[in-house]
Amino acid sequence: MSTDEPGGAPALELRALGKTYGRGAGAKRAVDDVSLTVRGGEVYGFLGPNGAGKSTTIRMALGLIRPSDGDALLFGRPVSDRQALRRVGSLVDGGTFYPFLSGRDNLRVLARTQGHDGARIEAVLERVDLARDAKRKVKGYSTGMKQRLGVAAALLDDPDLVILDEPANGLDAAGIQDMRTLLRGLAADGKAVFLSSHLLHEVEQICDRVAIVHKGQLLREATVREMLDQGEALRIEAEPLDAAAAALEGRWPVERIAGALKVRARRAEAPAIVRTLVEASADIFHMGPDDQSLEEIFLTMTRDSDA
Ligand SMILES: Nc1ncnc2c1ncn2[C@@H]1O[C@H](COP(=O)(O)OP(=O)(O)OP(=O)(O)O)[C@@H](O)[C@H]1O
Repeated sequence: MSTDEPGGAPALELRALGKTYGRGAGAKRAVDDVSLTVRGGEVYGFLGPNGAGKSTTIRMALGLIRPSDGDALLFGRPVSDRQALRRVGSLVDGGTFYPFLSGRDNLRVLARTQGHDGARIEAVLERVDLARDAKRKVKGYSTGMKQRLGVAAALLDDPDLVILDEPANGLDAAGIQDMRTLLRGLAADGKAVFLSSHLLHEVEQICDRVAIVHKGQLLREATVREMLDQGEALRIEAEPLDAAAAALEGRWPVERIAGALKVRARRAEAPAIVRTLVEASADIFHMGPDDQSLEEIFLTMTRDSDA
């Protein structure tokens, strides 16, 4: 099920969004020409290193700061539209809670300030797996529990779009696993989830689609599968190595790694590579997968863009 509008408007749409902080010589272009769409039923990862412009983009998507250029649309409407904004739940800056109140009481306070009765508090605590600890004071919560309480707060008004700035921050492996289950569950319910992260490895398994941002610009948008396919490679040990490299270069991207070649190619291309090497009279001693993680692909991509 999808929670997009019948007319097809996506839950979130950024159109050539840009932000410049300050003026004149000290001006800083934090976000530049970012366009993307997030639809109901998907978890969309907005990925980039610190300072890439993720928080600035998220703040513009939530109407917390004004874009210098372009538009952010929620369900096809401007972010200033109250009806549209009511359908959005968010977590920015890890959420702010009263340390001396329990998790449940924090949500009660929040429900009141948001103007609803908090009927969903118990369901939401259950959903983020905090029901058992709901009576405890937040100051005794672990980082993971605070992050989950932040997500609970974002879910209080049963939003159709959930926007989370760095939800995996400060979580250990088990915490990330819990977060993954939680976010995948939201998408399965038809909600759109937009999250930012600099932890690529962690989001690799959470997101359906990812956008890579670097220095305010969107370098690439793709499904996680497409992104990983791009990083598919074969590790080849052959003799003489120079002749093997020369035979392959031009047809495949070839890189030398510690006495072997790393050839960026899909598995299906392996027979053609073997034929090419045999024709070049190179002896093959080993050939196997040498795939890059999303993290490595990201590093290559940002390095290329720096160059
Ligand atoms: N209020 C501001 N005034 C001036 N520059 C800012 C302001 N907020 C952010 N910046 C700058 O804009 C750029 C993008 O910052 P932003 O916080 O959006 O990045 P980010 O990807 O979220 O990184 P981080 O994870 O470190 O917060 C950075 O160079 C930052 O220093």
